[in-house]
Amino acid sequence: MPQLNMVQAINLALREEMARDNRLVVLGEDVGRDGGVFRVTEGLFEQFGGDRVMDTPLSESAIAGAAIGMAVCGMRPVAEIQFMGFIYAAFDQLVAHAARIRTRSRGRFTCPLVIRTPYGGGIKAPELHEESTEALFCHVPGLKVVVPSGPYSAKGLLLAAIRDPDPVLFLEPTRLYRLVKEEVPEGDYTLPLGTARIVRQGGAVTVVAWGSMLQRTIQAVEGYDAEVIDPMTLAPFDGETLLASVRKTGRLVIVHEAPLTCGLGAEIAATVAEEAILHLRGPVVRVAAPDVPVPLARLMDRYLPSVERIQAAVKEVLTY
Ligand SMILES: Cc1ncc(C[n+]2csc(CCOP(=O)(O)OP(=O)(O)O)c2C)c(N)n1
Repeated sequence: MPQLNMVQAINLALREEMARDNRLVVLGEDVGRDGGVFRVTEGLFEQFGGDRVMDTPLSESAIAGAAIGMAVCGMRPVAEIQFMGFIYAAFDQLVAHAARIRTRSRGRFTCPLVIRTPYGGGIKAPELHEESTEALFCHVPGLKVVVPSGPYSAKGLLLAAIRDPDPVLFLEPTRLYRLVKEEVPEGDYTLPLGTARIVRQGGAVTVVAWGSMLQRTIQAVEGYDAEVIDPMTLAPFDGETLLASVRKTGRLVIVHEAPLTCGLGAEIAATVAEEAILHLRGPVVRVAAPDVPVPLARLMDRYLPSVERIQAAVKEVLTY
């Protein structure tokens, strides 16, 4: 089984699925001859040609709008938005159209669209290149939001996202793109959307983290009796796996690199307050970025939750 990084795993998923399903097309800024800004689509243009791998104008709204039209008409578009910080120009298309085509048409039309975009901080790029605004999209009924945390999950989740009949926002943690290699099988496998993964079993505290925060969390809990959950799909969120764990451990820490206020951690904490508060030994603790715009590189280490901050939160809840 080949050892691949996340860029290679996503590329493999696209390549295999394009060969399997000729409805699949890829579009975005420089995804063709250049192979995309992070080279995720490298080689696809050469293999499948310009009718299936399309360079677009620099217009995120047009990319999303064209992809929605293709999806509604029976194609399987996978659109790349170059960085999550540029997705806001496509927000109207995703919220006002993609998310509600199924309900608007009372189920006569669906929108099997995937929007892929690099997201998250830690790559020392300027503003708008390190955003983590997943909660904006989790708030929109009709959109699914998926975040892989390594090469293996990236391939399996992307294949599931492409085959899903509804629109999926696929957030690729930029910091992980080339950081780790894992065994990634060639050929078909999918990981179900809406199902979390227990990455590490434990009995004293539940820690939820996704994307590039997962790796830091695993480092932070070393030596502690902590259960670590990787939701993999943020919307719809797998509440069952979370609640079962919290009912067992009685403690919860949520880690995300998005700002604290109205981040997904607030929703997770509210779910636990509603469904499992009597199992909690003490307050839920969130470890998140401060409520400021993503800073430039020099301050990034202070902005992103560090291993030390995550560990301090775990120690704190263990005192309850
Ligand atoms: C709205 C938006 N989308 C994407 C980007 C990322 N981006 C930066 S430079 C660039 C290519 C621009 O190409 P072109 O307009 O031909 O200018 P050139 O680089 O050739 O000067 C892209 C896509 C951006 N800065 N803003």
